[in-house]
Amino acid sequence: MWNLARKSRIMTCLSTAHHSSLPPIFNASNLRNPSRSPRSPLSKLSPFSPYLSLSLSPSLVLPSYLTTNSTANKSTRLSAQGFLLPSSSLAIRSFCSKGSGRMGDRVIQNPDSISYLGQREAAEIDELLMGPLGFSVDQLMELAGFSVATSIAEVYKAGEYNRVLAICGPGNNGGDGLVAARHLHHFGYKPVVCYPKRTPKPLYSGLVTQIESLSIPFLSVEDLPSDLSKDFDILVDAMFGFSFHGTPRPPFDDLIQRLVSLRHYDQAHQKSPVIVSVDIPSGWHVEEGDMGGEGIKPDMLVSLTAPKLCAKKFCGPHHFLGGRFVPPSIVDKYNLRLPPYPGTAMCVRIGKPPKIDISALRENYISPELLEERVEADPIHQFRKWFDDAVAAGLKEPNAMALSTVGKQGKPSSRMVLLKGIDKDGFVWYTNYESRKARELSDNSHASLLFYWEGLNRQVRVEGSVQKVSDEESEQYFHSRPRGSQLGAIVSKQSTVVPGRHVLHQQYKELEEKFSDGSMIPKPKHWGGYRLQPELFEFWQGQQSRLHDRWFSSHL
Ligand SMILES: NC(=O)C1=CN([C@@H]2O[C@H](COP(=O)(O)OP(=O)(O)OC[C@H]3O[C@@H](n4cnc5c(N)ncnc54)[C@H](OP(=O)(O)O)[C@@H]3O)[C@@H](O)[C@H]2O)[C@H](O)CC1
Ligand SMILES: [K+]
Repeated sequence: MWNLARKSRIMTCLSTAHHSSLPPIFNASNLRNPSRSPRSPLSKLSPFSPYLSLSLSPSLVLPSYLTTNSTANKSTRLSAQGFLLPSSSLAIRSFCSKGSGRMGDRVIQNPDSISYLGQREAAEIDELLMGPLGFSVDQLMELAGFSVATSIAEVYKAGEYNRVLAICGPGNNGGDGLVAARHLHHFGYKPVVCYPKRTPKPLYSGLVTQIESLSIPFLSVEDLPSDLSKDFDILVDAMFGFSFHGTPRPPFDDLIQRLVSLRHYDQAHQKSPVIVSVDIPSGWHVEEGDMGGEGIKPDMLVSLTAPKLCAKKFCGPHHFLGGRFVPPSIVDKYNLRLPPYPGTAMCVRIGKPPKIDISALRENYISPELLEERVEADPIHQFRKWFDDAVAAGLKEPNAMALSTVGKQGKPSSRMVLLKGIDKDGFVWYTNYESRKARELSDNSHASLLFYWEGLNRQVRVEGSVQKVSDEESEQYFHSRPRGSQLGAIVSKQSTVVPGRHVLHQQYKELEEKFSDGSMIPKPKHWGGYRLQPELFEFWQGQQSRLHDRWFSSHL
């Protein structure tokens, strides 16, 4: 059965339940704490029940530590806002850090703790890098331009901000712009380059050839539209970097003025392109900033190597650092304090991310259609197909699923768990048989699973009834786990209050010693698996303008 949904999907996960024992129909989140408030702004979203698993004001505050049943298996406590936070600093770090995903721009730095370079120091560092430190200008430019492109991609998604104009100057700053334009093309943007004062050196002519070979158009200043606001979503300002001096000469004086005049569109509430400045907002004094107050006001500044002094005057919402190539000798010599780059990222946000209007957060999903003739007849096969896609796409924990259960009183609760097996009989996961979800499942065997594969714009809901797996199955899986997880399962009394993390650590240590000879760790009685036998599937594929594709399939 097909349904083109014409309503917005609620991305904050919302679980609802009848008071009867019917399964939850909307689902999923690791946000918890049911609100009783009939005036909750969310209550109108549920046609069935005032009980919701998302709340803005906590009605339940626990005095101490909880052991948790989350996938991270870490102790958590309730924050003042009512959200569960990891309680150890290690856990907090891992919460903030980024692999190669989108968490990277959430790393918050204190701008006062960062070093800023003067013009002379910046030039000196450049010389050191390209002299005794063995770098070539090509290398540094490639890394610099790449980090500009990744910074842009962190904030301005190609689906919404597709049309890019890179305005490139005569020096290395312009070279960074050429490199960034090439990478943006590969990231799915549609760049156009304006490069009026070309430098006749092999490095630059090579960059031009590379861009031409990708059929990225070059536009002369004369061919640029007089009103840049209509044709572009992003303007990359790569005219001048740290060697700028004096006042801009033609044709850059006029180009800079065109960027300045875009502010008037903003004031008239018309959509205007965002300005991304590379290293220095062009025309600004490298140390003093926008001295007359009449210069470019970029929305994003990507500082390279280290921010220059003028960056202290940057007031736009997005300040990033790129150029992940600074060796310790430079850090020591210039006493540089720079933020660490998370994971494999080529850029890191400096300063706090801007306050976001939550109501304005939205993605325009661009995905292939979910065509009926291509869907597998058996929904379990279709699930496998999508699951394999999620694995192939390199998504982190594609087996993470929100499990929603409903207790005796009809109140839903959701948490993330990890899928550990799937076959024709259903979906299997393992947990503590004394946890809240276990209690709820023994009261009401109906449950719902929700998979969300961000990046593929896909979601799968699975509803059905749940039984414990056989003891042999649990035993077999238990002994396949790392020994540390086996010990953790013994120690962790889920959904109970413990006096503190130290108690868990102590018990863990004792068990570690007890089994240090490598002997078999017995599976505790309170630990085992569940299998949800699916009765209903819904496959959801996000599409543009909220015209999403859904495929329902019952499996009885
Ligand atoms: N180590 C690093 O941090 C790296 C930085 N990179 C990037 O390189 C720039 C600095 O590059 P550089 O070539 O030294 O200088 P600029 O790109 O800023 O510009 C120099 C050209 O601009 C002309 N210029 C200067 N002032 C004016 C003006 N008022 N009007 C017009 N033209 C001007 C200048 O001509 P002159 O005749 O005046 O000398 C030059 O032609 C840095 O900011 C980073 O973006 C590397 O890519 C990687 C390593
Ligand atoms: K610039």
